[in-house]
Amino acid sequence: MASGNGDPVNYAHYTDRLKKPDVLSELKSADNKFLFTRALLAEHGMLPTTLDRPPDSGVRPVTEKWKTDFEHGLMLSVNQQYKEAAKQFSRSMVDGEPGTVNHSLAMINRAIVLYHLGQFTRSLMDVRQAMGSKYPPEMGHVLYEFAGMAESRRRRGQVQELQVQGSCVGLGHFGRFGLGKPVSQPAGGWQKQEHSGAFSAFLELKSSKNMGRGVYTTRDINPGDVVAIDEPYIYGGLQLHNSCCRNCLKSPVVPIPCTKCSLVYYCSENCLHKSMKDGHNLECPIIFFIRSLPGITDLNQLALKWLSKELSKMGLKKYCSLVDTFSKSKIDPKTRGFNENGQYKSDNFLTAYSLDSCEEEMPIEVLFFFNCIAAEMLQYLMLSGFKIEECYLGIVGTSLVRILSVLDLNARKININAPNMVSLKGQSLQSYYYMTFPMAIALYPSLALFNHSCDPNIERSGKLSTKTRVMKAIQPIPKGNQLFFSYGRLKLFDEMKNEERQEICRHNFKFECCCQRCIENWPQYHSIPNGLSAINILNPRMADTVIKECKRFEDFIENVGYDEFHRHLDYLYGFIKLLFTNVKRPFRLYENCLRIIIHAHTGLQHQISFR
Ligand SMILES: C[S@@+](CC[C@H](N)C(=O)[O-])C[C@H]1O[C@@H](n2cnc3c(N)ncnc32)[C@H](O)[C@@H]1O
Repeated sequence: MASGNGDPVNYAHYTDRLKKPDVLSELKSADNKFLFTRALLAEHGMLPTTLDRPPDSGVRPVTEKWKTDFEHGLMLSVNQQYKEAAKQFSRSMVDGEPGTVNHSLAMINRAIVLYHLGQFTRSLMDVRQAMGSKYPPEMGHVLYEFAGMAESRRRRGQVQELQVQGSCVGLGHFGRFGLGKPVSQPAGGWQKQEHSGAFSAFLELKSSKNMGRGVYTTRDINPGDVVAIDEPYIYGGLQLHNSCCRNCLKSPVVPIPCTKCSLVYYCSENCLHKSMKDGHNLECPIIFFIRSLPGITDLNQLALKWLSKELSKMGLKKYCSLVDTFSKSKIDPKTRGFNENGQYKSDNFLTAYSLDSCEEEMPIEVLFFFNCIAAEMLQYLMLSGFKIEECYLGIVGTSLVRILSVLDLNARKININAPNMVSLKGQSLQSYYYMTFPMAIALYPSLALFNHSCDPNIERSGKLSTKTRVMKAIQPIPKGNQLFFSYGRLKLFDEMKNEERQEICRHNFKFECCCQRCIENWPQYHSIPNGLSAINILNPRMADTVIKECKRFEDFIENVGYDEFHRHLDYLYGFIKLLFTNVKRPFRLYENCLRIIIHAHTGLQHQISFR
């Protein structure tokens, strides 16, 4: 089975050994389920008893001397005193024995300052050596990206300063992609949210039998209109790309490791201190152990980060009182997250906590699995010195199970664009082929209210790498209709057969998709008859105009390069609107126009095929 994120999970991890999950369904309250699971794990000696790390745990011993030299080097490089910084990193290379992580961290930082000094060949030598030594594997992609930059500079023989944004290097990848309209104003003004996001004022929540809550519009929406802006309530870098800042998700060239756990990184001292205050002090001693728990480690770590943040902010008693009151309340699911003035409070703990979690419909094996994870996590937390009185154990444990389930269903990956180092046209630096890969995982409380469709009418817009999600309409949405985005990868979705899409929704997202495309069994993209011969005009009076515009669109596809599409968004919005009202779907030119709009919104540069 897969989690809501699509990653495979062995939910039988505990069941195989304990064979008891069925008992859970006989227990009424969530507290009892958790306490039963915890007792069962204890009885079988499966609860952790110590925080001793195995001797070969790979965590580097940080000697005082190494730390002082290394931190001094970082400070010098932040102040752009690159020559001194290079010397300092050379010293800390000596302090950290060759072949150790310390040594390779110092080496890569020396490579960076050498790069700034224009000494690309020496810089590359350091990078290559770091690649061959114990550089943290989860940060390996940073090395490769950096090596590509150094290599291209060396070839060009240019000594140019990089654009430095604070302590982060901006490669300027994203600056090239303009958007159709500025995103500062949604059509119709904002429906105010407490400072973390905003919905358009003309959106409302309604329930339907087959999809539960969903977001509907109370007026016509045009393609290109901004419909919602959201910030994540909680987010964390993926372990695989651990080098992004734990606090702000920037990708620093000089990542500063947490000096206690050495397992998370920051872009600045500021972020390090902020993260400590936001709960890293609680997770720091146990994060190493949480990484070895079964399931999706990124989700487990995010759940711990979320719990640690709330416990640090509110303290145990207030936290327990809040989640306990929530679990006993009979509040209408449609109004959860809204205050008495009808504002959606997306930066509020209970809003995120009360998102759909499908706990009731969850297979008992999965529920048991989450209870086991929660029991192990809390045990680690208590071993680290965090006191949870017996009377609070059930409440905290149950809340952690809910957090895990909410994240499992609603957390989304944040992707970044990165240049694939293969040049498409000879050596031209302008012709890099852009790829997108996941870098972090985040929970967006407002976006979690939108349902899925395999024919979405809204889509994310703007830079992939920013945490802020700006959602724009990609098709006209008449008054009274529901807004949908695609939970899966769109390009693949419209190329799949009905059954394949259904299987993905069932398997990854745990629901039977009831969108129009599925219900009406639309053909796959490639089977939709091509071109004007297949046109089915709804309004005969418009036939001449539609045919003329379709021909113009065919010329547009022939003559405009895919990296130019974003400059023609207004034309594309107009064309899709014309087809929306006058042509029966599915119609190939409509689907093509939709594809172009999506790609122009997201700035993705991979080839779009129209054949
Ligand atoms: C992120 S939530 C969306 C909001 C949710 N409907 C609510 O009531 O809060 C995802 C859940 O909505 C439902 N859902 C979303 N899209 C659906 C679709 N196309 N068909 C059926 N159910 C859908 C499923 O229950 C899914 O687990």
